[in-house]
Amino acid sequence: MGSSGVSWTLPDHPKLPKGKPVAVVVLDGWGEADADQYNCIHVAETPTMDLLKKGAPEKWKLVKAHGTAVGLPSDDDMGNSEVGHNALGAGRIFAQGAKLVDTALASGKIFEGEGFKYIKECFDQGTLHLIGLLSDGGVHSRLDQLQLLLNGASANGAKKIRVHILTDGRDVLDGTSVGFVETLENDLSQLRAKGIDACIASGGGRMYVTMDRYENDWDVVKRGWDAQVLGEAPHKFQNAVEAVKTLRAETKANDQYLPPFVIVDDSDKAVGPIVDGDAVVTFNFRADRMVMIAKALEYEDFDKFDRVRVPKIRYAGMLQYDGELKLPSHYLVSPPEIERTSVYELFRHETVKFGHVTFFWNGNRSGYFDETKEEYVEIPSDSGITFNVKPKMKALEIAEKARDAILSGKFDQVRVNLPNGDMVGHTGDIEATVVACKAADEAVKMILDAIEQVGGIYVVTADHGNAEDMVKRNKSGQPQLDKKGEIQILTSHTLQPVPVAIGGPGLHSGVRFRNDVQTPGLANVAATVMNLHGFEAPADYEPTLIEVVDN
Ligand SMILES: O=C(O)[C@@H](CO)OP(=O)(O)O
Ligand SMILES: [Mn+2]
Ligand SMILES: [Mn+2]
Repeated sequence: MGSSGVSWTLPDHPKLPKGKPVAVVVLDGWGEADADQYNCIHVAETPTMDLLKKGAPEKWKLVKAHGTAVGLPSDDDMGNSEVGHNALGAGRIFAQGAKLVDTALASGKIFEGEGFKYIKECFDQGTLHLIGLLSDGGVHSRLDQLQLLLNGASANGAKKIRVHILTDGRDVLDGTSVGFVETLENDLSQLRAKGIDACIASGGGRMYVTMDRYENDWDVVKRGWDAQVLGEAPHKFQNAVEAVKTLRAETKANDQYLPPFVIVDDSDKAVGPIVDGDAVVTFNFRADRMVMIAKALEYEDFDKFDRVRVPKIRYAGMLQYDGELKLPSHYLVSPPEIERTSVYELFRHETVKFGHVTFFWNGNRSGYFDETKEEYVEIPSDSGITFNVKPKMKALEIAEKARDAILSGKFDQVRVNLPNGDMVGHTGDIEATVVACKAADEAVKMILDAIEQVGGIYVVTADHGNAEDMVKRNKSGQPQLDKKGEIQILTSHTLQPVPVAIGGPGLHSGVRFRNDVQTPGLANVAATVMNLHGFEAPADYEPTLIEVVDN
């Protein structure tokens, strides 16, 4: 019996047998949308997924992967890997970071909590530094939350504030960084009018500065450390709007990949290095891309790069990012308590998405539940390139590992994340995304063939949309043109539903999708998978998608 009083010993499913190997395949960024030239999944040859779709309605269906169905504040919020895999793994809908932070800010409780009190100790003598993603994308952070944090911190005694921005262009349109920086500059000038010494101190593009994940490339975090902590960067400007405009024009980098810069004063001195006695808050709520910087800021023993100078600071995350490592130890808002997730088994994945089917699936917990029963395999990603250069990524290698794991007979479940549709979709390169989709489809085929050989079962689904729609649309669904009359490429995720397909020789012949589950979503998948392993799901899980009819 767990502490919550719910038994972990799952009852037998009355009709479905145990012992059939189950492959759970998650296509990252693979939604369902109308067919047109901007739907890369439609344009690509995807015979495997096309065939699965023919199984509708009994063996293929669409489920919601965005908004309230995955614990986000509203149905205008697109899905993402964190909330998608959390729902897939946990089988229940938890209020996610975005929503928890909204609530804590709205009630003002955030400013009464332990985390805020901890950093507040520095406000008299030190500077408050806020580091995070500057956009309204709502995947990792939100501008309106930053604004409320700035106002609340100054109302609670912060006298000197430095903001270290990371430009987006991945959850929002490329080029929007300029507008976000202008808005923030305006907010900061209003604070200055109230006598608070507040300004932007450094910046850089999220994919090149700070926001790496799963220890893929520590240089990314080092570039951020140099700019934010040491006040050193290859580019220096006196004004952040000018910095972003100039770097976009001169280096041709997009918002995601802007090089690091620092803001300097008239005598060329950085305006906001982090020094002894300062407070630091990383204001992203989402975990994966904050874990590495959190380690650099918090750990005394740290050898991933030379930090040169390690200031004695009080550091808090917006949330605690890793429940296993308890990292960081101070945080402004408690993360969702995602307990009793559906894990027993094994997965396959690539570094850039390594933690998605492990860390996220397990409720933002790194490490194994039971090392004797699980094996995690990470396929290292290509690093130092944008994924439109190699859109096939490591799909083949991932599929081979998964195939071998299935054929080995050692595992009850093999879980795989195929990142192509998402990672290449984020580059906005339509041709490359088409290649990516085809590669993912081929990988699925290899895994399904292995399941066929061992008499197993497959569940193929996705965590959110991306590759199925690569253009910004107006309300009537037509591509929206910008002032120059050009289409606007959508690098972000979407609000589209995603498929779930079941099958394989091990699937009991009476199994079919029910049609009585109200607004099915990703959280319904966990109970479904448990049934396919021959168990009833815990009573508090979202209902299973399947029923078993006599035939
Ligand atoms: O790359 C990321 O961090 C997000 C988009 O911001 O994508 P995903 O949720 O698919 O990981
Ligand atoms: Mn994803
Ligand atoms: Mn993504």
